Amino acid sequence: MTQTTQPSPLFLITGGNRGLGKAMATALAAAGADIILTYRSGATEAQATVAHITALGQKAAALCLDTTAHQSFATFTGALETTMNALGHTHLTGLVNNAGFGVHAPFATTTATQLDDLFAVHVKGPYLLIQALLPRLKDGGRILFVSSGLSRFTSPGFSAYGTMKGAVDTLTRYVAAELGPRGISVNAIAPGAIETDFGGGVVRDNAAANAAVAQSTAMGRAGLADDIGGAVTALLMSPANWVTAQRIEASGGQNI
Ligand SMILES: NC(=O)c1ccc[n+]([C@@H]2O[C@H](COP(=O)([O-])OP(=O)(O)OC[C@H]3O[C@@H](n4cnc5c(N)ncnc54)[C@H](O)[C@@H]3O)[C@@H](O)[C@H]2O)c1
Ligand SMILES: O=C(O)[C@H](O)[C@@H](O)[C@H](O)[C@H](O)CO
Repeated sequence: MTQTTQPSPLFLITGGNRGLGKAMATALAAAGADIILTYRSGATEAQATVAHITALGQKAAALCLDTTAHQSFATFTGALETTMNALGHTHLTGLVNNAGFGVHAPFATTTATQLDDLFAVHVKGPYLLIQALLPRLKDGGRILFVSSGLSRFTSPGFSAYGTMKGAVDTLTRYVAAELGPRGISVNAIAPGAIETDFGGGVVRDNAAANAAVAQSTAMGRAGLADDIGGAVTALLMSPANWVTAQRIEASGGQNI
């Protein structure tokens, strides 16, 4: 009897050089996926992640991309196609829209520029990037947005950021509705407060903020990047794609 080996799935993860994106990339690779990650300026971190994934026995590459620079998406998709072919792939199995940053400022003093910048990275960039990648995404594939606990509960100072993540939840349902006929499932993972560089490391490096999160979380601690890597792997490596249009919270039970 001849044995046929299934080709590895291929995922594109934006902002995969550090933090949650890096944890998702390494967890997916450990579960048998090939990875193309994007970075904006962290080329050295990105190459270290690529080397780590290669050592796990999977194929990986890193490409530079500012996910807010939509004028560059046509050039990016050309470079992506060349990279996919070099890794032995013709299509992406999935895309994870992870790149992003937060703004912590009172509602009364949040500026128009801060609103524009948050909209660009959390909503407009992913919206147009998915459009650009539609021909390269395989039927039956996956799209994952990254939402936040802050689209369910409020925390003063996050009015602009939390509102953008609320828009991400809505966009998730619309993209799911329109790509469903191609068998593509579209969901949003919503992490609670996680110890990464996010916000200058506010959850990781600020003992008072960290203790406040732990106290308000069922699991009794702040989240770690690997908690999200595991949740994303469970979702994206499952053979079933019937879960779609969902906001799936991975917060350890924060503010429940
Ligand atoms: N850390 C948390 O507590 C937390 C909680 C919920 C959701 N999130 C979300 O998770 C995602 C990842 O955050 P993180 O905690 O890993 O933060 P991080 O700051 O460690 O990493 C963010 C990544 O996004 C990239 N990025 C930011 N702006 C970009 C742009 N314009 N173009 C390309 N890349 C860009 C950065 O280069 C970096 O690689 C974000 O969408 C964030 O909103 C984080
Ligand atoms: O949920 C998010 O998207 C944010 O990263 C928050 O987790 C904040 O970092 C935290 O609330 C600060 O205390």
